[in-house]
Amino acid sequence: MLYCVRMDVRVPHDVDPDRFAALKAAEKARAEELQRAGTWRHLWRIAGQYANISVFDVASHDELHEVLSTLPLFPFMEIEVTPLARHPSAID
Ligand SMILES: O=C(O)CC1=CCC(=O)O1
Repeated sequence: MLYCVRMDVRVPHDVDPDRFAALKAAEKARAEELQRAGTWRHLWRIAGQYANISVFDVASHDELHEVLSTLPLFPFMEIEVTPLARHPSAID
């Protein structure tokens, strides 16, 4: 099942910069791992915003929730999920 996921990163003003840098590095490593596994199919920056549009390929809502809620930056993100269905005019 495919899901379009928008993640907006909200950095608290009082966050320790070293802690946030470590979380970003951990997020990058996890994102790369999930991309290599084929779970995180697309990862695009929304131009001009600290936000991304991603496509996840998972078996269920529960698996998506598990993947998203264990991301290192999850506590600092607002997340919007859109389930994707096949368009009848899609040729691939
Ligand atoms: O920077 C972001 O949009 C949040 C994020 C997702 C994967 C990653 O490495 O950073």
